[in-house]
Amino acid sequence: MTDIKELLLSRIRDVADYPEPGVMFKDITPLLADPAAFTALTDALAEIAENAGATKIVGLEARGFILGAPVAVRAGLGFIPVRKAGKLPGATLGQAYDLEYGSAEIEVHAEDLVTGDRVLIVDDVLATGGTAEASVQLIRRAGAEVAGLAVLMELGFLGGRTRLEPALSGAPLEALLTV
Ligand SMILES: O=P(O)(O)OC[C@H]1O[C@H](OP(=O)(O)OP(=O)(O)O)[C@H](O)[C@@H]1O
Ligand SMILES: Nc1ncnc2[nH]cnc12
Repeated sequence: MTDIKELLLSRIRDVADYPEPGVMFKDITPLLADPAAFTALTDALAEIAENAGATKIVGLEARGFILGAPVAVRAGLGFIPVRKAGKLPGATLGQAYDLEYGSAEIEVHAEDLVTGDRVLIVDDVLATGGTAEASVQLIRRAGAEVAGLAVLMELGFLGGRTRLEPALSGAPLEALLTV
């Protein structure tokens, strides 16, 4: 494993049975509290954005905001928040989905994404892929193109990649770590 991967992995805390029995929660707060690790993560995700030819970064509430916003600044791109339903004041597009521990609906301001945009989606964890799949659908419905999906960590045993790859239609799915 490379130095950066070891650094990132060492700053992710496993919390058993959170938020419900049977879930091994990947807590990124130790990583966020370490400026060297947070900077290395931001730089690695910004490089993915540049390689993908992205013109905008979409971050998925809430942890995708913490990672996506500095990536957008680092890459010199605009940041578009995809929020849980009911939080955005303007005209929205919405998409319902299921995740490892429940179900939810996400929304984006319809005017924030237009035809010609190439969007990199940024999040912390890819688990079942439900959140990411819903965001791909939202971005496409807005008329934009998905340039790729970049996550800190993929939980391979939950099959998110298999679920997402058809939806991504060849756009890259980059996970810095896979467990
Ligand atoms: O691949 P999936 O099964 O969809 O799960 C992954 C999603 O779950 C977590 O978000 P959560 O909805 O718990 O929200 P949070 O970021 O507000 O904690 C995580 O940050 C991803 O967005
Ligand atoms: N096991 C997990 N840890 C952290 N975030 C998650 N989102 C979905 N599953 C998760």
